Amino acid sequence: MEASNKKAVNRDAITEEVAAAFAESNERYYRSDEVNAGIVVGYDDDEAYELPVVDMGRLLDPELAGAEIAKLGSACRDWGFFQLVSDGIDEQVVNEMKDSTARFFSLPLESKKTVAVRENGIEGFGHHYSRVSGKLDWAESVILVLFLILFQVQVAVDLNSDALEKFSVEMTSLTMRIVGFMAADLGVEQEALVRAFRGRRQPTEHVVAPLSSGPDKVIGITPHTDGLSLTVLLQVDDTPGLQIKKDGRWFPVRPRQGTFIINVANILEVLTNGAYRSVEHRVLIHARKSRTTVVMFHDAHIDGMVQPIQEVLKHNGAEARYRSIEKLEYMKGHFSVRLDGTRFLDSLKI
Ligand SMILES: O=C(O)CCC(=O)C(=O)O
Ligand SMILES: [Fe+2]
Repeated sequence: MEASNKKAVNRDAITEEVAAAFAESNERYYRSDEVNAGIVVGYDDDEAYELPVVDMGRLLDPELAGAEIAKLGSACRDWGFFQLVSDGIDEQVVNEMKDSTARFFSLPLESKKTVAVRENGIEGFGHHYSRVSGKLDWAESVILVLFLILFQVQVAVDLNSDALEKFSVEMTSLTMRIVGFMAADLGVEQEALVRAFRGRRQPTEHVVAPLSSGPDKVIGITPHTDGLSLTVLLQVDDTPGLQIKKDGRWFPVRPRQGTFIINVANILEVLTNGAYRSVEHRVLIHARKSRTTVVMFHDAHIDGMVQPIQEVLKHNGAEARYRSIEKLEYMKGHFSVRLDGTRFLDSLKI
């Protein structure tokens, strides 16, 4: 079958040739029409908007928890995104992660290429993949599925695996807490949702969108929704660039020191039977500053299946709005190139 011969993932290694193109710009990246597609809501517009900020301290305070859980829930329903203030996270762990990431990207190309992505692979250093657009994203990244090539990376390029491991532990416990509060918002036992997340693999991506002389011509990260369940993002610097689609317009996210950006990904939309939304987002380039982020994609499934949680259906007295699918089939579908631009997720809707 022809389709099965197609590259499932288009994540080309960064070659000398492409690195030179990064520096000078070329038409493999140029797509002004896409950059300018859609209305961007300006910071100074009259219409006040603010991405909801959820405070872990308030979630943990019995007197304030009710209101804060409601805020978390409405953020996930209306925006699919929120910013999280989390004072409980070890600052040193976060700072080491930021330093390690910045150090990695500042290494000479030849060092980074020692962990280059392999043909048709995902892990390693290369382009941020652009699955649909014929153009390349103006971003390089290193993807690690934790605990698989960590050791190799440490030896080869000094990405501080100790920092990453500690960070991963912090982010996992943060995620479990958030998911527990989501369960409360959805009106089900914590365990009903938490068990879907427990012990799953945790792909991690460090992304840098370098400076560009033509920020209005290139896109850092092509519009997409995230394929796994919950995404936790740490911004290494304070460069703006992330934009979220809401009611047909792009809303730029203001970076806030000391917060994480959390978003609902496709599987969580299914688990919640569509109550929480996986929302399209993209990254544009800044004219004077590069932008670096550390992104953790938390996976989830129910005994190998992607499907609405029974308890959620029961709580709402609702029918499933997504058909059940095996996790492996789901991943194949997610990575398949959909030339009509639709999401695989939408094909699961009943
Ligand atoms: O770097 C960002 O702000 C967004 C990254 C992102 O959307 C992704 O890696 O899926
Ligand atoms: Fe994303």
